[in-house]
Amino acid sequence: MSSLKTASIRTLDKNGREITTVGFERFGFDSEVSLDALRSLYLRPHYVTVASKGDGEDDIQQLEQHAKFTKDAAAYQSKSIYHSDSHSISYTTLSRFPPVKLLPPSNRKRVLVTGGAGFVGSHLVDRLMLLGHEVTVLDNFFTGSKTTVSHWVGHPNFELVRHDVVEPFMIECDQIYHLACPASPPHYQFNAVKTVKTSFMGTYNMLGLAKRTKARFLISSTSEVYGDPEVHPQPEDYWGHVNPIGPRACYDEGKRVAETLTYGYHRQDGVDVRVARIFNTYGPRMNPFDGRVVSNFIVQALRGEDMTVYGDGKQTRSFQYIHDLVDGLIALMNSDETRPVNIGNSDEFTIGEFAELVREIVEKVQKEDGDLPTRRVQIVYKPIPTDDPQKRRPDTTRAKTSLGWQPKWTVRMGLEEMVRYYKAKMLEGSL
Ligand SMILES: O=c1ccn([C@@H]2O[C@H](COP(=O)(O)OP(=O)(O)O[C@H]3OC[C@@H](O)[C@H](O)[C@H]3O)[C@@H](O)[C@H]2O)c(=O)[nH]1
Repeated sequence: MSSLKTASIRTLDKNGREITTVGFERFGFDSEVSLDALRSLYLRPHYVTVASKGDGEDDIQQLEQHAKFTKDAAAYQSKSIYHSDSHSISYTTLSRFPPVKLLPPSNRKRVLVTGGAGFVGSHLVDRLMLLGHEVTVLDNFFTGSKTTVSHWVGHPNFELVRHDVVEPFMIECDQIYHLACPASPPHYQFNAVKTVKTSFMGTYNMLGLAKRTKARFLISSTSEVYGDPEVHPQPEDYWGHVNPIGPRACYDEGKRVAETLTYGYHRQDGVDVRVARIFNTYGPRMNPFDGRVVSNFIVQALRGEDMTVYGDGKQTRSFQYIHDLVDGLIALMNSDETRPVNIGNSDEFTIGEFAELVREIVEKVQKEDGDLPTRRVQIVYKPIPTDDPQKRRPDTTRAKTSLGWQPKWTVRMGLEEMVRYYKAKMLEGSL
């Protein structure tokens, strides 16, 4: 393995500087880890196919692909093996876990992450684990998946619990990141009653736990609390424009009441709370079939299918990359800011423009990999969903002044990495 070449990707930030680490030291909490260490956890196929016959050339090529984006981290990779002759798979365990920081007990936090096996949760878990904290993940796996955190199972600092937050849960902990709730419009509308129940009961149970243990509590709220906004961009003191009986209400109103409950516990019981209003976020581990625009567009373009723009494509969104969001969540948790804080990127696109950008980036990656298809994918138009917000862009002044946080990733860089992630998934046949 050691002789295999590993191609490293150069990722430049908004100022043209190379990104080699994510996170920072702030409010006495160090959240910095190397980007290569994080990438080794997601930017690769999970298993390799080993040809049963032949000269071994195929094996080498597959192992090279496997190691391509995991510079110096190959030793930590599980390499489950797909046997093409019998269409079966042998799961291997990790020979070693990635190295995590050895923190003195006084700095080590016991952190509970609800929804920790979801898209956002799993990235937060990777970061907290690499930083040396003790992490417990609660997830009911409705939209989350065990595979997003399976690389930590067995680690002494890690615990994975299948549990639905609508039921009470007791544990001793110092910090609670309460992320559990379906977040993609098709998922949260799939069972509206359950979404409202999760938002209310889940938050109620976790606030009760925070009250009992005196843990600091952070809730992932959403830009959807602003509904279809009449103020643009949206600052935190805008009260929003939400249809309380429409198909999106289960999520929008669910998160609004979750915020109400959070501040109720804060005022009445002195619970130490943090509220993050998260704007559209994308990145590796986003379920490719969850129906949100970034995953839909990339998967469609990679498969050579038509890209589906809803409505006339003039509605806008502002997209942030997952690592920026995790930086923001950790900064907020460890700051003294108890007011709601928007965490998002203010680079705003119409969805029509965004479709073209995704197509261009998919083509760029395909060209670099020497597999550009002959036919260009088409952009087609479909009906707009009910109550789809017409515009959305965060006013991030508060995050900047209060947390010293600003997004670093350009949309282009983040998209490129996400395209590579889905390509790796395709390579292993799981997409
Ligand atoms: O294939 C698609 C999917 C979506 N879209 C459009 O793209 C825009 C963004 O849609 P998404 O489903 O990705 O996300 P939305 O902005 O509607 O909701 C999101 O808001 C913020 C978060 O809290 C949630 O993750 C999610 O609810 C919408 O205008 C939608 O109509 C398309 O044009 N084509």
